[in-house]
Amino acid sequence: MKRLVIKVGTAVLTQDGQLALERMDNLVSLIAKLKNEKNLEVILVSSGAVGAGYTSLKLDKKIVANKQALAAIGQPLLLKNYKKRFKEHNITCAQMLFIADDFDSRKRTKNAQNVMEILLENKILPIINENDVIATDELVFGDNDQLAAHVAYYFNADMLVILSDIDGYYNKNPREFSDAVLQKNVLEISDDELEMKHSANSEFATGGIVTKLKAADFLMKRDIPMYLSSGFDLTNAYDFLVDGNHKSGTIFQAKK
Ligand SMILES: Nc1ncnc2c1ncn2[C@@H]1O[C@H](COP(=O)(O)OP(=O)(O)O)[C@@H](O)[C@H]1O
Ligand SMILES: N[C@@H](CCC(=O)OP(=O)(O)O)C(=O)O
Repeated sequence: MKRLVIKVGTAVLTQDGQLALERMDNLVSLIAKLKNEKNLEVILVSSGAVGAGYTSLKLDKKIVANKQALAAIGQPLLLKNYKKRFKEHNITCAQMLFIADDFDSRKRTKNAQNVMEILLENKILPIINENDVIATDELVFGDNDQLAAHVAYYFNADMLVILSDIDGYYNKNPREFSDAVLQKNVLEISDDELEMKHSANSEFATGGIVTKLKAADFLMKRDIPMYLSSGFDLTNAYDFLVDGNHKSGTIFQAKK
């Protein structure tokens, strides 16, 4: 494995209306280890701009334009925090902002690919987010999981790692069912699983996991594995990514 995309969500990066800086520290240490010791190329897809903006200005988050304004305030705050921490590991950060449309344009994709190669050749850490100010749909659906899948595909990554508020994919929602079982390996995703969000009743409970399943499905069809693990406790991610031990967390990988 050479090139890895790591995606971290808002739930991991924020807590009680503040940035969860200890969790950010832990994430930064993991990425620094992967880059500096394992010699991997890492691309970070980070949510958290809206949450970071809200620490400075309490706008009503139910209004989409307010969320976009919060993202405009929060994105540089987020980057400031990453930059400070990565500097301690001698890692320089770069920022790249995309909307889904960008990957529909060959020219824009090619431009971004050229820049990405230059950054990675120079051992820079690209930090990617949606360009929330113009990405209305993405903001409403909170869909950085699929952005991360596109990033993994278009920038030729060997794997996407999603660090979430859940430690893997279960056979049913673990917040509702105490007997839910974590699935360590998923070889295929059914249409029913991908359709879950269309059921109004389950939208709230499963919305979060469905975007991850869609990201996994997109990548499985393109032969790129995805690993879903906890962003709160990085033990399983360390075991797998640093030591090569798949003790827990879910690997989505299509049958060959
Ligand atoms: N089968 C399932 N396996 C795991 N999580 C599930 C499942 N069904 C529903 N969920 C819910 O999806 C959530 C993960 O999505 P989300 O909160 O959006 O994560 P993030 O903020 O990391 O992007 C879990 O915390 C859980 O409440
Ligand atoms: N782009 C937005 C977040 C959108 C998002 O997808 O959040 P999440 O579902 O937690 O990954 C932001 O940076 O606040």
